[in-house]
Amino acid sequence: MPIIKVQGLRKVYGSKTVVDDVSFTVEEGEIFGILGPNGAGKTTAVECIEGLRVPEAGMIRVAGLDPIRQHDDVTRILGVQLQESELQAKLTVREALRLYSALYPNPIDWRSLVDRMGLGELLEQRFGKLSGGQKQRLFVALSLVGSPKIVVFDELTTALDPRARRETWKLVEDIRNAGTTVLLVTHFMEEAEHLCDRLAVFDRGKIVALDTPAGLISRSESPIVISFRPQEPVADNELRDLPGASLVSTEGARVVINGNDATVEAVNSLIARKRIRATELRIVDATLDDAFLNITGKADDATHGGS
Ligand SMILES: Nc1ncnc2c1ncn2[C@@H]1O[C@H](COP(=O)(O)OP(=O)(O)OP(=O)(O)O)[C@@H](O)[C@H]1O
Repeated sequence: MPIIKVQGLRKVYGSKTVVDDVSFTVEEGEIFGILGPNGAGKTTAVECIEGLRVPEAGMIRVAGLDPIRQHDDVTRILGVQLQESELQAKLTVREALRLYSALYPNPIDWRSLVDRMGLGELLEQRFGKLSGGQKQRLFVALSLVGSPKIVVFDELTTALDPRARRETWKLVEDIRNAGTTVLLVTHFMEEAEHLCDRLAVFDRGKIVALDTPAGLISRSESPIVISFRPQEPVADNELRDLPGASLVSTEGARVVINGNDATVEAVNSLIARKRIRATELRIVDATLDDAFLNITGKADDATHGGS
């Protein structure tokens, strides 16, 4: 049985439907990602799962519980790190951990989280003096104090530098390896690709794709990125007309084409036929970034009456 089940979820603000007939399930022990552009409805959907918003339609179950009618029970098994969390600046790390422990009926010993989250040196440090990465480590620890079955991280690493982001990824993996299910809302493709077992791609309130990161990339019509540096300019239309070419761009003097196997063949024959002197020819697999543009681009086309 899935640990989270969402069926036909709809949330409306005023006249705007911000979550529109969304359905998905999360299995126990998964890192499940919710990915999408700004305003796509990711946070709203997650807040419905947490029981913080009342949906207009749909059914949600968290470990079999209804987040609205059984809100207190859901709170006991769900650890939440909110998107914009703040604590009083004068509170120390130790005080924050003690305070949060007191809020739960069966907290784990917060001292066990101190080493796990690398907070040992920071116990007497005041919240206001912590760096962005240190604050996030504390928020992760606070979300785990109640010994949750599921944790929800919303934009956990947005404010972090690349090193702190990677350290936080390691924490998320450790949390899952310890048996906790993770629901992760993120903007970062690399983060989603690295961490998530499965991903739901949100766009304008709807799920436009749901798969493993590798599945999303391979389902894309352009799973290959071809790039080269021509010694003389190549006409744009010659590149755009290549079979399977979906995105063509020039980055400085480098031509970049997203396409498929047929595109690779066509690029090779174009170079030979036109005697283009091309250096630094590279053929690499597309990333989730490319797949995302492809998927959400298609949703744009559909909305605007394209193919
Ligand atoms: N309380 C509210 N009242 C009215 N509109 C809201 C409210 N909360 C969110 N919205 C609107 O609902 C839409 C979806 O917002 P939501 O925060 O769920 O998106 P998101 O995908 O999480 O975006 P982001 O990545 O920017 O956090 C946005 O247009 C937002 O302005």
